[in-house]
Amino acid sequence: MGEVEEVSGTPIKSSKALAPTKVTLFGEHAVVYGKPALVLSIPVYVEVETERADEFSLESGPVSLNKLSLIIEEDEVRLSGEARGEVLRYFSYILESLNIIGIRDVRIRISSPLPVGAGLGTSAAVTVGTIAAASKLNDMSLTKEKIAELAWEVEKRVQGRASPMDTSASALGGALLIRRDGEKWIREKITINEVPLVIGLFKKRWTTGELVARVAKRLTEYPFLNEIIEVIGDLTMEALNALESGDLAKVGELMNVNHGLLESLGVVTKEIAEAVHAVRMAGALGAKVSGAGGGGAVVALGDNVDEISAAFKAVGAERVLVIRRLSRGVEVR
Ligand SMILES: Nc1ncnc2c1ncn2[C@@H]1O[C@H](COP(=O)(O)OP(=O)(O)OP(=O)(O)O)[C@@H](O)[C@H]1O
Ligand SMILES: C[C@@](O)(CCO)CC(=O)[O-]
Ligand SMILES: [Mg+2]
Repeated sequence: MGEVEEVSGTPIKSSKALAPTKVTLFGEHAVVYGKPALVLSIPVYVEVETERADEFSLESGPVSLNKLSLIIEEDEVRLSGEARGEVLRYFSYILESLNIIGIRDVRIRISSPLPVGAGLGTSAAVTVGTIAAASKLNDMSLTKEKIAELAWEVEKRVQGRASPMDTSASALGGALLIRRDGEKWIREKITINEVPLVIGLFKKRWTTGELVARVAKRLTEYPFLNEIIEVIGDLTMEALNALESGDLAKVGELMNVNHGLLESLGVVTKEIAEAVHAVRMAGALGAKVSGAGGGGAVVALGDNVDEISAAFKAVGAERVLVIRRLSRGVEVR
């Protein structure tokens, strides 16, 4: 009789995930209250590398993450160190989520082409990328849906309340309609023709958590403003029809209306308002803030890329991105 051989593969030493960011065409903030939103996953990737290690460590180019230490007490994971508060909060919850799936000591290295906080779902991309890379390192094959779900839990805990929009876009890719049907969230992949987009980046002055709280406060103070939330949902569905039938002029017009409503919710800064008007004057079919606001990204719809880019730069955009295609969601190597 032959020996029973135990066959085990060589453990993986390191893994890498490329997690895309997103641009919100319609419906941010209202989506937190279950209304429909339209989000595009864009091929601007946060790269997360994980490596087996004896202890936890985290490096990220643009942020100072010195002298971090990981504290695990009765399954509660905390990080202490010198990094900016919110970065620590994200990673404490990311680590808690990794701890639940049995991952502890890991070296994490992040490189991002975007500023920390950009209105383009950098928080979701960092979270999705870290969970995807670390799970691969531990030879776990999580589905993209599971990665999206774990990452959404992290966003909810950091922001106080959060929709699954950004984490779904980063994990699943493509163009998504996100909406709630009763208690159930629906993530519907939609097929759209090419939409010519130009994005201007400005400094994001508040975190998404602060902006979501600001909107919640306004809605409590003035409950009739809930109608704005309803209207954003309605215009998102109208915009979906326009997108599917290729009526870009109508899409642009609805982007402008959506921007006005976000302004009335108190999330648009003077710098962003000026940028939106500048690109409209330069011939964009429509323009609005993308993401939580408080600075961040302005998305403009239009083929006249040179004029729109010049208008963004003239009003002080730190960067201009031209988007021609969508991403296919998180990739692990
Ligand atoms: N390069 C990075 N390294 C480490 N953490 C990052 C990096 N980029 C983003 N983050 C995390 O994301 C947080 C910023 O998230 P925030 O939600 O405010 O911006 P955003 O996701 O780009 O915008 P929005 O939510 O409006 O789309 C940071 O505080 C940090 O925790
Ligand atoms: C403002 C918001 O709608 C989008 C942030 O990108 C928050 C969320 O959906 O969790
Ligand atoms: Mg975010």
